[in-house]
Amino acid sequence: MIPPTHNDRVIAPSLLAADFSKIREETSRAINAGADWLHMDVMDGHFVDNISFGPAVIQAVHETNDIFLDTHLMISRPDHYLDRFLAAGSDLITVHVEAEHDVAETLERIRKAGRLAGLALNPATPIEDIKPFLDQIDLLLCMTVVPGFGGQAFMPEVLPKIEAAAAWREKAGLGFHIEVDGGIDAKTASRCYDAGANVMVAGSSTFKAPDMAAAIRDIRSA
Ligand SMILES: O=C(CO)[C@H](O)[C@H](O)COP(=O)(O)O
Ligand SMILES: [Fe+2]
Repeated sequence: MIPPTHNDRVIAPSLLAADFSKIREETSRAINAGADWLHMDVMDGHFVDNISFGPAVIQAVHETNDIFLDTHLMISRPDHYLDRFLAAGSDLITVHVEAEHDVAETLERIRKAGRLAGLALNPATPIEDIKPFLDQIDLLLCMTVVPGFGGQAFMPEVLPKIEAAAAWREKAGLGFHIEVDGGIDAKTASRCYDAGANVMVAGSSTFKAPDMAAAIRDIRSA
């Protein structure tokens, strides 16, 4: 498979919105519906006020199919747990700039392991905070909700940060993806594409849709 560039649209359903009593079937449902990546939300109950799942679930999904695993670590010490998420089979690991770690060092470790490195920022975090790391990332994740829970409303005030990041990317001749996560459906995706994002994480609007394939198609063509 040719890896996507930042000019390609990528749809990443979030497993957080799936039925956890049948993860294998839910993963297959997403793949058959046209998902490009599967977004894996890891929450530690400390960095965010919710607990989801850890490396064992990622490994189980990795061992049962080939889909690209986009792991979003909403945890306070990503450096401490990094090796376990690499061993579990994540293809891309995104860490938060607000977490307690040496950001440059964590990003370097992800790339050294031969995986893609992502850096996330919360809606309240100024975009300037990620500027020192731009040449070390394969993906920038602009959170479009306060992280912790699926099913929240999209925050349009994040759009100018996406525009700023896309402008910096252009000026520096870099190629990182810009991903958005939280409240994404066909309507909000359209605004994010216009701002310069290309990777759409969508939980509720895909897994909970009556027709998942149609939902993914609509987000792709928004
Ligand atoms: O990182 C996340 C929450 O912290 C999830 O990826 C996000 O909320 C997706 O869910 P939805 O599409 O339902 O908003
Ligand atoms: Fe996420």
